[in-house]
Amino acid sequence: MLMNEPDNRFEAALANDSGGRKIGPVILDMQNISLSFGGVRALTDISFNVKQHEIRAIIGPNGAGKSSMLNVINGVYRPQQGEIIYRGQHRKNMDCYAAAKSGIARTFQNIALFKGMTVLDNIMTGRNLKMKSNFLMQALYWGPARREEIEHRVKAEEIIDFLEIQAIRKTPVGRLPYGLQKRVELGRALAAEPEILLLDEPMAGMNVEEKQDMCRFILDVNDQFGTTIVLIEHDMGVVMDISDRVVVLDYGKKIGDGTPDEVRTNQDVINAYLGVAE
Ligand SMILES: Nc1ncnc2c1ncn2[C@@H]1O[C@H](COP(=O)(O)OP(=O)(O)OP(=O)(O)O)[C@@H](O)[C@H]1O
Repeated sequence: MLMNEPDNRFEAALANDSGGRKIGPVILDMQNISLSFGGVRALTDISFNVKQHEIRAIIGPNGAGKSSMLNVINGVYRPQQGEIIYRGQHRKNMDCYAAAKSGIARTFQNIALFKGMTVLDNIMTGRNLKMKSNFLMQALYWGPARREEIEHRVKAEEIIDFLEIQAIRKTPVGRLPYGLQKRVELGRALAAEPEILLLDEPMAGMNVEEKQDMCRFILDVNDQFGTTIVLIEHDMGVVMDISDRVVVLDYGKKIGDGTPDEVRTNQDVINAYLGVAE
């Protein structure tokens, strides 16, 4: 789809958005990030920020550096240059464990669930970092560990209700259709009660109906839980409809940043999507 084509497929999902959202101050500031793999420059001097409670999209053609940027945000990749300021703390790079502990959760381009485990158990794995009892206490199922397990199960069940997947809570994930697996993956990320949720192509491979559902859940997560969302998505209709601001990458460089309307009319962005040479 071209950048300036209107798309009303997601009106139904948007109708659920209260419209009363308040965007807060910057909570994540990526400054002059550069990342190379040998001779491949995946990211070159990229700066952008994410404000509390906003839906921030990262878009760009294939190989633009979008997933690399998410991997820098949650500490999978360490940039050679730049600085990351999260909750006022300045860092050269994030660390995966610290990122997860400090409220950054993520879903992946290719579903990363335990296929033989049930929906409920997969969502419970998202609670791991919240668990206080140690392995021995859990194995013996001692009083405090038991109480804790019950609390975590209640939380997991709340997420299952929220995502409307009660009917499949005991089904092994591998038996579910793709769209539902994506929803379970969202559930597992939500189980960590993240402050920032990184979504890597949450609608990839979905049909229109599944996309509408996913769109509605993303908007509801943002609205009801106040979760800040950073999402990579190739479907321009979705991006332009649900994002507050969009950053555009091309060949590892930032070529646009602004509201959907600003980005839609940015000539560099239009050229990148139409494949026009510089
Ligand atoms: N682990 C890695 N090792 C070597 N090169 C990598 C690695 N990860 C990414 N790259 C390279 O960095 C560049 C950016 O890749 P990245 O996956 O971030 O792009 P993308 O915008 O997410 O693409 P897509 O939309 O196709 O997923 C590409 O040239 C890619 O080959």
